[in-house]
Amino acid sequence: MRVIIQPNYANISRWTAQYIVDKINKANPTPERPFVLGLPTGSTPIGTYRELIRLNKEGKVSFRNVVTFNMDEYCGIPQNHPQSYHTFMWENFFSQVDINPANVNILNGNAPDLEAECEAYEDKIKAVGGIKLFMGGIGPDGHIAFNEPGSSLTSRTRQKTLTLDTIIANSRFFDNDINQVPKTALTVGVGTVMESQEVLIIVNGHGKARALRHAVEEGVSQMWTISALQLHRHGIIVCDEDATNELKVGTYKYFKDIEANNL
Ligand SMILES: N[C@@H]1[C@@H](O)[C@H](O)[C@@H](COP(=O)(O)O)O[C@@H]1O
Repeated sequence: MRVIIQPNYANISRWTAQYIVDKINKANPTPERPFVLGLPTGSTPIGTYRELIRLNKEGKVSFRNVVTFNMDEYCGIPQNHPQSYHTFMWENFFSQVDINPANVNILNGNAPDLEAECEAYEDKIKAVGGIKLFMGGIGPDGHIAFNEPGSSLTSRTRQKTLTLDTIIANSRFFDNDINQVPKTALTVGVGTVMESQEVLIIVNGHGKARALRHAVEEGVSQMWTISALQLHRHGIIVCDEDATNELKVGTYKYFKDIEANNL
């Protein structure tokens, strides 16, 4: 696992966006051989999306031959709800870059048959050759996508019930009213994310420090689903100084030293 420790959120966003851009450009994607990118929502990736938009506008990268799969979507709120992940993605990213809307994939949390929707999503990922790079964030309890504590580490796309912790954390987007937060969501599984060729997780702020410790220093556990990243051959965590607050000094120094020699 690589752990890239950046001074602050702005640096995390720049580093991550540049990493994605370099990967896309190196792959030199075509309509027949697109670059397949997994994407998250949440406040964490907003800075990265802004950077990607800037780099796209400056002509440093094109998303024309990029196919995207989003991690998750709430069930039971309309697609055009201000807090749906569809709305989030179009407002914060897709509408501002040159992506082909036909290449955007987001789970439909209102599909008449949710199980069939999830199966079709997995099939579509396979049909395009799998995800090359999955970018993600984590919840304060270490969940990845909506794979709440206790989720199988080999899980696939399915409907999940949100924990009270997540409902409370996400209520900030729903007038701080937990009753307005959807109780379930469709989400890719931990197994779906781990099958990607590379997984890049952004972690920022003191609020995620405990989760980062579990991701890096503690054992692999279904109670901290991000810890599955330890089993991935190409896992990268990009974090800020505040998120490292609970790491051992030795762990912190080790990763700092490695990356100082890398860059
Ligand atoms: N399903 C999303 C996750 O994909 C995201 O990582 C998490 C953290 O959100 P934030 O980045 O706002 O802290 O929120 C939600 O639970």
